[in-house]
Amino acid sequence: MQLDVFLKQVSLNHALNVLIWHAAQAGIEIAALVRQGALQGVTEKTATTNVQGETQMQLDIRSHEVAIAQLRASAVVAAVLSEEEDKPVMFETLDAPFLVSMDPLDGSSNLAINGVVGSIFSVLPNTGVATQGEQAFLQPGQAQRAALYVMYGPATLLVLSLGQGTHVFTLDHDTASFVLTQQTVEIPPETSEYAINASNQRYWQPAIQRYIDECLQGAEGVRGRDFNMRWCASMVMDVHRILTRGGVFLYPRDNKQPVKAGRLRLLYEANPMSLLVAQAGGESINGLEDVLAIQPTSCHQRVPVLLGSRQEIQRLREYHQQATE
Ligand SMILES: O=P(O)(O)OC[C@H]1O[C@](O)(COP(=O)(O)O)[C@@H](O)[C@@H]1O
Ligand SMILES: [Mg+2]
Ligand SMILES: [Mg+2]
Repeated sequence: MQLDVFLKQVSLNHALNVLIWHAAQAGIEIAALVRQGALQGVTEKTATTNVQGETQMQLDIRSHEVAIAQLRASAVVAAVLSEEEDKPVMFETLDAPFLVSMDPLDGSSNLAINGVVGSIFSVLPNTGVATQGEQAFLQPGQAQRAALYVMYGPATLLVLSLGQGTHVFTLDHDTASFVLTQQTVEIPPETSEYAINASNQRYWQPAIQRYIDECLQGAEGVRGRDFNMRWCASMVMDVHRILTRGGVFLYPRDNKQPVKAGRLRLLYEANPMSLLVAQAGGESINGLEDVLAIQPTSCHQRVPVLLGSRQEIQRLREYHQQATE
């Protein structure tokens, strides 16, 4: 089943279907750029940095431009918040029904090594960006009308939730269209696989130190079974593995840069990924709170993200609770 047919079947919201279709088109265009690699110069760094102070890759900027053009062409989006721009991009259609927050290229550091990258989109209702400006984007994740990512791997995948389950589509390069390949994904509640950047271990807080120590002790420790570790340095790839076979992904708050609440951005990384995981039976917390319930305070704010298989996230929440007592 083609994406547009699926959308008509599951969603009566025509404007939302149009938006998703245009985001998918952006994914198809970016997939073509990714596949060209150095031939298109997309693996090169630029001389510019984004609002996060990160050096922008050529493809960060190209992906941003492609997505902005497609979302503008949809005529159902009023404004777009992007990782690559300080302020939201306001469209002429300021009264259009939706706002989009996006990470045009996730996992940028993988580009130079021909690794997996992705694009992440979060769709919010337009509560009045014409008068509220960027404040209109500061809605909790549970207000999202849809979330999706496009993964540029051996196959190009689009993973989508409209709030009724999480579904996987595969790009048919011959027809340049996404086809449904897995409906209503379910994350196993139990897992023996975790993902964390262990090079930050000395900066971790006690609850995370305890959790990872116990995983490393494996069958000889309190967990009574061995755990495996993976880290892809691309949130899209790590989350896709969890949607596919379970696991937990941890990018906690650490003492490396205490002023920063974490590495990942709430509005265009944590919230859309948390909706996709929650709709597949998993959970997502910042330690004590559900990520989707967090009230945002600024557009590019960072949060700790612990997400994945339900039983492990519940254990992590308990460890954080006990660490506060
Ligand atoms: O370099 P680290 O610390 O391993 O961090 C990797 C994390 O940073 C990110 O690359 C940040 O995303 P961007 O590439 O969009 O900035 C995530 O995809 C990934 O989970
Ligand atoms: Mg990212
Ligand atoms: Mg990015």
